[in-house]
Amino acid sequence: MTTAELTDQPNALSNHPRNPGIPLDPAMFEGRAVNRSAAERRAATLTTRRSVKKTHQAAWLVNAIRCIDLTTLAGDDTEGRVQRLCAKARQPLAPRILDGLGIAEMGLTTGAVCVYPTMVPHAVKALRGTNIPVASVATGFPAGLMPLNLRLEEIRWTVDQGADEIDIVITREHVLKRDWAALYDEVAAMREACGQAHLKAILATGDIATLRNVYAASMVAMQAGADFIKTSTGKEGVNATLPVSLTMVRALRDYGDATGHRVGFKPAGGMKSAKDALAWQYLMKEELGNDWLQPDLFRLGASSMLGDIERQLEHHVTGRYAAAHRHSLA
Ligand SMILES: O=C[C@H](O)COP(=O)(O)O
Repeated sequence: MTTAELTDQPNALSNHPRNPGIPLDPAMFEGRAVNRSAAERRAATLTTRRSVKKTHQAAWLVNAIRCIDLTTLAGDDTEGRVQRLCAKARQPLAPRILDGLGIAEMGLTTGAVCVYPTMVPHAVKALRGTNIPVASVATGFPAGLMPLNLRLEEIRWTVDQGADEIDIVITREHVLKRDWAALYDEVAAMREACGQAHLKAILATGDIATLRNVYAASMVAMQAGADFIKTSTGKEGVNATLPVSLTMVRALRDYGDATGHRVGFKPAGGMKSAKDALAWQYLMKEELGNDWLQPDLFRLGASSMLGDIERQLEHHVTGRYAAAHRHSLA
């Protein structure tokens, strides 16, 4: 991938048909073992073996920006912070870097902005006139331990405020008890409450013990109609990892092969470096191909990755690193 190839790419959600879901089908995942050490070995090759030419690396980093869900999910979030985040989403790189890369005309933005429900109206206002979707967490994020009717109401309220995408959390207990019907019904009801808004199902993989559970929960969420499956809230002890991501991506591929429906993937939580942005893109390219390097099927959920990407791109353009204070926050 080169920076020239990037200029034709769309920023907004594309129009490929949504995953409509299918009836619950445990035969697609029951008895399916996942070999952890094989997954770890395969994941390790993504960071050690693969190398991309320097000029191409810049394009991969720009592509990562197109796919970032630029996130703030903090207890002290304010309208002002959300406005600053949205300004960064609209213009993720300083003009001197865009010029240096030759992509000033590209209209580069992040994939979305992701906030808490009460911040949605601020984000909607700050992003007016752009194609940048507003994503919101909901359903009692991050633990989800609220009565289902309140979680569904939270989704409807948030969509009503203008959210385009809803990042829901699943009930981890359903997975730990392997109660797949309960998990399916919950996600299907959430999908219905989302209406036109896209649903990203956060599996909180750090809480669900085994890769076998990760595979099964991925499959159930997709069967229930999730538009995306997402690793983590950013609040678990262990968040996005490559072996877990590999397991989810394989589930996604198997679901696509069996049904013909395309589902997106969003690793999230704890990813902070340009190196992380590259590793997850290599995973997508090698396992699923170029379609999954587009923001309609791939997002990087991160609150503090863009700063390092900007630093690396500035280095690419100027040959030196700027002091951290020269880059705006995020
Ligand atoms: O969905 C996105 C995550 O909450 C972001 O997590 P992070 O703050 O560790 O980047």
